[in-house]
Amino acid sequence: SEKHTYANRLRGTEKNVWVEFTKLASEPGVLNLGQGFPDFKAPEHVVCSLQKAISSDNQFIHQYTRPFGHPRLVKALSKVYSPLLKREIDPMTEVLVSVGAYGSLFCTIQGMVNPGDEVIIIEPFFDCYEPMVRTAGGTPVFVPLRPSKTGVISSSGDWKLDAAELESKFSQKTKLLILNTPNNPLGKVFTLPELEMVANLCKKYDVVCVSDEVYEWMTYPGHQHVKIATLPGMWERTVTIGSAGKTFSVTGWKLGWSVAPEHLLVGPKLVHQNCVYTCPTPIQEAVAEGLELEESRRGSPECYFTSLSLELLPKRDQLAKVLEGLGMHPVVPEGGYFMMADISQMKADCPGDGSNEPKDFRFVKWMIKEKKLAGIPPSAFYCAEHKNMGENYIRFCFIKEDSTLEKAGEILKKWAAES
Ligand SMILES: Cc1ncc(COP(=O)(O)O)c(CNOCC(=O)O)c1O
Repeated sequence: SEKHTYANRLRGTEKNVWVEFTKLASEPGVLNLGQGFPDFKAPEHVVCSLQKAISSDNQFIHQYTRPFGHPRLVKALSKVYSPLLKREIDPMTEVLVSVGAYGSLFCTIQGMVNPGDEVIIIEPFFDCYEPMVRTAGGTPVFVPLRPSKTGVISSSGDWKLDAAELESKFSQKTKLLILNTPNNPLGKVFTLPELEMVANLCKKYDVVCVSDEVYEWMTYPGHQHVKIATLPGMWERTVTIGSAGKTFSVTGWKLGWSVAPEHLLVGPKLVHQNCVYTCPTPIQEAVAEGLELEESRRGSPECYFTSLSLELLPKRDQLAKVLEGLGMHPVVPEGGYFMMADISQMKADCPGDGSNEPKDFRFVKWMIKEKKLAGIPPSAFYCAEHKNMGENYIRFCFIKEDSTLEKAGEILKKWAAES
């Protein structure tokens, strides 16, 4: 009966690009350059840490642990982030561990947004930001990064915010601004001047910055990740979010965290204690050990915080070369492990405009079915009014085996030859 339908606050959040495209990409024989996870083994030492945690003779490893974060983990997070945030992070009051960065985002948005509050979202954005804001009763306000050049190979750094346009989105109702650097799907690493522009507006309009930094360790030569919380006057108004899944390439572990001043974690902790209460103890123990090891060897070539981006660099450059060779003008990322490519040259007789789906959705569905190659349609990372900004692109993930990327290149080359 009507009484048994789903809650009204969920209206409009029915479509989810991951639910739709992971299903399509899981069809037999499809080469998956879609969702962001590696198709190679996780780092050996991290897997060993979990095996050790599971077989530990400390029987409490299999029981509830501290609600806001397993003591060993929050201490390890404080050791890793104190130097990066240039201040002593209190593990007991300034860290909240959650179910992935998704969980951190959910607890932060649900914990801080009142009905009618506005939340500025910079496009293209990681799609969950919009439904999380809307289900909290908030009003998302979108501002796009605009490419300074198209139709040629470019860099994610060529996509910029217009200062006046950005400021025009702020109002007395603005509660949060969600920043994602390195950005998904572009791979843009926000520069210090760009972060100063964002920081100055957050201070001017008294706005809290939610800084999604899950790709913080993945920047390429010449590009430094800057934590906006380290800018003057920003620590007290920033929630910095990280992900064990992305840090250690174990996206199935679903563990994330928020690092922020105590007063900004009050709401998120209230949400957390009543929806998840605490995260898996064995996973937290393993991530703690992983962080301790990386911290102990930071700066050395074995440190995973640096070795992963060195492993990804040739993959990025090789994929960019193949795409450019086919006239798919890649947007070469400065960070992260996704690459946007221009699909306007590619011939695809995908179903006509009958369906009200954006062109890239139809294109990618056709490509998966006819070419057995999966990507993600970037219009999913834009608001309804701005879908056209994403529909001439496709997002490819390149944290994949070289053989996977080579096979993808073969499929694309063959296709381009027919186009
Ligand atoms: C910017 C951003 N924030 C948060 C998250 C979520 O992180 P976690 O997996 O730790 O919940 C992700 C994970 N994205 O993976 C899907 C994809 O883009 O292919 C992310 O990209």
